[in-house]
Amino acid sequence: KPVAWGYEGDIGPCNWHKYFPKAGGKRQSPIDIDTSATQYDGSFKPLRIHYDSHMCSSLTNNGHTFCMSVNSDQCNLSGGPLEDKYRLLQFHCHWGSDDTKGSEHTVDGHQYAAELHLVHWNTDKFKSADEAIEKNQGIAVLTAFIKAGKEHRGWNHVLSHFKDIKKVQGTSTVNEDFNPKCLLPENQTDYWTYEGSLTTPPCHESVRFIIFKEVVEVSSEQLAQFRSLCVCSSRKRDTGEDEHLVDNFRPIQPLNGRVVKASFQ
Ligand SMILES: NS(=O)(=O)c1ccc(C(=O)N2CCN(Cc3ccccc3)C2)cc1
Ligand SMILES: [Zn+2]
Repeated sequence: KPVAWGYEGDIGPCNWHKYFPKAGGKRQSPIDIDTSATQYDGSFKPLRIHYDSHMCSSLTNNGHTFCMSVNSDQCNLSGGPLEDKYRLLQFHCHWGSDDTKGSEHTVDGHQYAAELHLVHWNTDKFKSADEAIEKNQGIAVLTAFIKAGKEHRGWNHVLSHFKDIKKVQGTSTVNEDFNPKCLLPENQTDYWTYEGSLTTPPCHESVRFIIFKEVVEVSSEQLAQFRSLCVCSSRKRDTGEDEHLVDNFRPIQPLNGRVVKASFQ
């Protein structure tokens, strides 16, 4: 029976380690990026992000976030700090209850309104995503910070399906011509990178994070649509109101001597 976990109360992040021991490990995520302590690494090759558009994907509300699963072997990531080729598995976001918080990583202590994670698994070293997710170098997560600003038309292709996944376990098939590359910032050469973990249980220490410096803007109304998702299909609060899915970000974790590399000076 899977162990319930969440972002508040007894099942919140402070207690994850009781059922998910990796959560108490030495290379956990997210972290604060202290830009005065990052180290420029001139050895990185250009990042290669090749996604195709005609990939059938399905959008699900898993109770912790929305998850756009991708099943195209044409969506690949390599280069940069990566030694191997990685394939896009899914993307999701973390967000807050208002525009002042929501990202998992912070930059010099600044928290953004949301954070996009494009999750890839190492197809050179492993046979399946389920195997890769538990192994060192198994996962690479392309990460972009999101702030409130002008409307992002690319995000509307995802948000237009949210009414179908308002309830937990809701699923919607996305067949339109959508390429998740449009969700990334224009500047894809300036990023920070470090070795960390899944930011949700089981918190496997298998993740190489690649975090773009340039922040993506979406409108406040679009951010509000993230918050329209519900956490529980059945349980109603005593007020009879649905409980909305917000503040699904893990607090920052100790760096434990890790060095965050920068692709730029
Ligand atoms: N926030 S994050 O980017 O760090 C991130 C969070 C979750 C996942 C994810 O797809 N899963 C976490 C475990 N889960 C189930 C699972 C599968 C195999 C083995 C064990 C468990 C799947 C990937 C990245
Ligand atoms: Zn995530």
